[in-house]
Amino acid sequence: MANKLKTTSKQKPATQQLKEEPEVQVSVSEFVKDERTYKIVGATLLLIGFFLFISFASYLFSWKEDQDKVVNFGIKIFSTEDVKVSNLFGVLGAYTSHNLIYNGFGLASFLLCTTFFVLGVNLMSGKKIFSLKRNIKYVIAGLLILSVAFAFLNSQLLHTGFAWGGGAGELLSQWLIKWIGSLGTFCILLLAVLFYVIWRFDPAFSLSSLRRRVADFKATENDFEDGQAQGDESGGRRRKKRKNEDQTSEDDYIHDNELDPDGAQEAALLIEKPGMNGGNRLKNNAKGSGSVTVTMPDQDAAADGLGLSLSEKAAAATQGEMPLSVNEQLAASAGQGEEGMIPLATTSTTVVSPNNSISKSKMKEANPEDFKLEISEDVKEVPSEIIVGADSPAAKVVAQGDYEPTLDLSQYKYPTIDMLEMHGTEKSVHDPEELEQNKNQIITTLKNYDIHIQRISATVGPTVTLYEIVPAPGVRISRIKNLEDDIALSLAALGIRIIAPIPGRGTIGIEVPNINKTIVSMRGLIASEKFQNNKFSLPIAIGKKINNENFIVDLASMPHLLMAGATGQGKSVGVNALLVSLLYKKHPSQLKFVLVDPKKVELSIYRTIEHHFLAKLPGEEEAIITDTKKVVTTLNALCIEMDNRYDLLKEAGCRNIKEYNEKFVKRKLNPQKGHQFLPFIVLVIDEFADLIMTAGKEVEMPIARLAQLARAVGIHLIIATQRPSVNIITGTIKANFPARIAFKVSSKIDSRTILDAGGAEQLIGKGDMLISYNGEITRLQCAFVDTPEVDQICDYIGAQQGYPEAFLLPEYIDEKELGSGGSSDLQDRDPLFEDAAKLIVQNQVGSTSLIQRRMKLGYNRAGRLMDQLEMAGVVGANQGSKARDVLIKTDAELQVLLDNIP
Ligand SMILES: Nc1ncnc2c1ncn2[C@@H]1O[C@H](COP(=O)(O)OP(=O)(O)OP(=O)(O)O)[C@@H](O)[C@H]1O
Repeated sequence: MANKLKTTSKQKPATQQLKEEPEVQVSVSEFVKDERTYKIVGATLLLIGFFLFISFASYLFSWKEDQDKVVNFGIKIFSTEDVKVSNLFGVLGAYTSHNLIYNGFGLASFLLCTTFFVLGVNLMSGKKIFSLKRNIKYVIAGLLILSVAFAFLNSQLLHTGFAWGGGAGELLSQWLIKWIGSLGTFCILLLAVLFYVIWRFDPAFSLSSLRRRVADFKATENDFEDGQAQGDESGGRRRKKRKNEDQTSEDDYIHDNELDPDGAQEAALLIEKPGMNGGNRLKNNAKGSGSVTVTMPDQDAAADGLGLSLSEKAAAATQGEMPLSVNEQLAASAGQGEEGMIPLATTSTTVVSPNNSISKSKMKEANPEDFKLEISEDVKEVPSEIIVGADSPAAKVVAQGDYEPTLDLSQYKYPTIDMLEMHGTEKSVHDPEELEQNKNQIITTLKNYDIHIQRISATVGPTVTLYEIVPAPGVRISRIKNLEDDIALSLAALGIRIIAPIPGRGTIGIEVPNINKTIVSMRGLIASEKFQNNKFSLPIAIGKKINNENFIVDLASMPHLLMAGATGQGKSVGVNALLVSLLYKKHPSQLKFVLVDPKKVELSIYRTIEHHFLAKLPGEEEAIITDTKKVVTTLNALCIEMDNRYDLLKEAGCRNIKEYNEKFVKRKLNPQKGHQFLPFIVLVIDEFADLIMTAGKEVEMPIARLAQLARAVGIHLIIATQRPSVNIITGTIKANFPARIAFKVSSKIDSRTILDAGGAEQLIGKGDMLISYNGEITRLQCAFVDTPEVDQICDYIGAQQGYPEAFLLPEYIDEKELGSGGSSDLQDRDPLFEDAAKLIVQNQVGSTSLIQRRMKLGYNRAGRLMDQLEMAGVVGANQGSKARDVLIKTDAELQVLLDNIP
C-alpha cells in the first residue's frame, strides 16, 4: 500500500477566506522516481566508493598495527572503548578493509570501489554513463583472477605477511597448487591474466595497426605543441602525459583505457567498416598514410572519454538525456554512427581534442594547409565474366511444356560487347595538385563566411569531385545552405553545386568540376556485373555516380522517365544509352519500342531493327514516327492497347504483366480466347516540346492516361524535351513522371520545373546530369555511346532473322474522321467488316471485346462493327452483359451472306 507522507498546515486559518493548505501526499513510487532521490543515492554510493578506496589505501600502510585489534575484538571493536586504530577512516575503515582485503580478495578488492563509482556517477547524472553490467563482469573476473594471482605470487616469491590475495585468493591458490602443482598454477594464471587483458583492453597487436597508431600519435604530438602554446590546460595535460612517458601511441591508447574505469572505448575510435564504399575507402586508407579515425565532438569529450559510443549517445539524446553536437546529429541522422561515419581527413587538432575550447580556438587559426585531404577510391565495379551476346537468355533452358516466347526467333543472337567502344580510360584520374588547390579554396572561402570545418574528404568522380565537409561544432547547416550561392560564387568555378546536408551521409557536399573529365563508356556499364546479373524487367544503364558506382535501374519500376536539358547537353546520347541497354538485355519477343522522333534524324538509326523491336500502326510505312499528326494516332492506339491489355489481365485474374506472362508461359491462359504473350512496350519521344506546340491537349491527354495507367500492363514512357518550361512539362505530366533526368539547363527556373529543385543550371554539360529518382537527387555522368556504335548494334540485330513485320499496334480511327451515323449503315461498311464477321463465325462468340482484342481495335469501333454485323444478320440482338447469339454457323454460310450484301 502506498505510504503517505502528510504535511499539514501548522496554524489554523484565521479567516474563512484563507484557503486551507492542501494535504501533500507522496507515494513511495513517486518518491522512488524522484530525480532527487537518485542524486542522493548516487552521492551516497560515490561516498562509499571513496570511503572504500581511502580505507583500502590506508590499510596498505596501517595493516600491521590494526590487524591484531580487528582480529582480537571482531565486531565488538565498534563498541569497545580505548581501541585506537591507524586507518584514516578509523575503526570502520580498519574493520572493512581487514575483512575485504585480508579475509576477502587482497589487493584485487580495490576493484570493488569502481562498482560504487559507476553506480554513483550513473545515478547522480541520471544517465547511463557507464555500463554497470560490464563493470560487474570485469570486477568479478578481476577479483577471482587477480586475488589468486597475487596469493600465488606471494606464496611462491614474495613471502610477505601481507595478504596480497586475501583469504579467498589464498584458498583458491592452494587448491590449484594442490591439483596441478606450482607450474600448472602459474601457467593457468598467466593464461587467465592474458585472457583478462585481451578481453578487457583488446590491445591491437598487429604491426599495421601499431604503425597506424604511431602515425596518429605523431600527428597529435605536433598539435600538442600548439595546444600547449595556447595554454590549453586539459589538452596539454593529457598530451604532456604522452610526452613525459615517451610512449608510443599504442601505449597511449591502452593508457586511456586504463583511465576509463568502465573499460569503454577511447574518444578516438579505430573503426573498420564493411560494405562496398566503406571497404574501398578503408583499403584506400590502409594504402595511404592516415588511419581511419572518428573524431568525437569536443563538447562531449567528457562523455566520450568515459566511453560512450555515438549510438549510445544518440539513444540518450532521443531520450532527452544528453544533447548531441551538430556532428553527432549529422552522423546519427545518417544512421551511420561510429561504424558508418568514416572521415577521410581530419585536422590533427581534432583527433584527440579533450574540450571545446581547444578545437574551436584551433579551428579558427587552422590554415587550409593544416587539413589533410583524403581521397576515397573508386567503387570497384566488377566486370562480368559473362560475355554479352554469346549465351543469350534465349538459350535458357525452359521447363518442359512451358511456352517459350523467344522460340519464334530462337536463333536470335544478342549484340556482343565488342560492338561498344571504350572511350578513353575508364578510371577517374585525379590530379593531386588540383585537389589540394580546390580544398584550400573551399576552406578559405568557407572561412571568409566564418564557417569552420572539422574534416574534409574528396571523392573523385568522372566529371566532378565531391568534397565532403564536416562543419565545426556549432556551425548551423542552415547557414551553409543560405550561403550556397555566395559560396558557389566565391569558388568561382562553373558547375559548383552545394548539397547541405548530403542525405544519408551526414556531411555537406561541394561538387567541383574536374579539369580533366573522364568519359563514361557504355561498354563498361554493360560489362558490369550489376548489369549482367540483375533481375530487372527493363534494365537501363544510365551512367556513373560521383563515387564511380554504376547507376543501373529498372525502367519498369521507375515507371516512366522524363528527360530534359538545353540543346547539346547530352539528351540524345542519354536516350541512346537507354535504348542500347535494353537491346543488350532483351529478346525481340520481350520488348517493343514505339519511337517518336519529330527531329527525324535522332532515332532513325533504329529503323533497321523494325522487324525485331519496333512497333507501328497498321498500314504505316515507317515504324519511326516523325509526323506530329501521326503521334496523336499512335498515342491513342497505345491507349487502346493498354485498355485491351487490361481486359486480358482482368480475364486472366492477374494484377500486372509479369503475373500475366508467367501464367501464359505456364500455359494457363488459352490463346484461343485472345490471350497472348505480352511484350513490354517502351514509348520514346525525342522532342516532346515540339509535340505539345503542335498538338497540345491532344497529345497531353493520352500521355497522361498512359503515364497514369500503363505501368501495370508493361507500357513505359521515356520522354525527352529541350524546353523544360511549365507549359511543356505541365503539372499533369510531372505528377505522372516521378523519375526525371535533368541535363544542363539555362536557368534555375528550368531546373525547378524538371526536378522541383535547383542545381541543373550548375551542371557542366556533356552528359553531366541530375536524376531525381525515389525522392533522391543524384548527380551522374551519363554513359556515352557514339552513333557508330549504335549503328553497329542495330545492323547486327537487323541482319538477323526477324518477324515478318513490325509489332502492330491496335488501329485507332478518330471519331471525327468517321463521320456521323453512316458507320452503322451497311452501305458504309467498316473496311474490317468482313474480317470481324469471319472472326465471330469462327469463334461462335458474339462478343465485342473479342473483336476489340483480336483485331486490336478500340471499343467504339468494335461496337460499331458489332452493330453492322447485327444489321447484316451475322449476330443476334444485344443481350446486355451476355454475348450475342451467332446466327451464321459456318464459313460457307457466311460467304453466301457476304456475297449477297450490296
Ligand atoms: N555522356 C556523354 N559523355 C561525353 N560526351 C557527351 C555525352 N553526352 C553528350 N556528349 C557530347 O555532347 C554532344 C551533344 O550531345 P547530344 O547530341 O546528346 O545533345 P542533345 O542534348 O541531344 O542536343 P540536341 O537537343 O541539340 O539534339 C555530343 O556530340 C557529345 O560530344
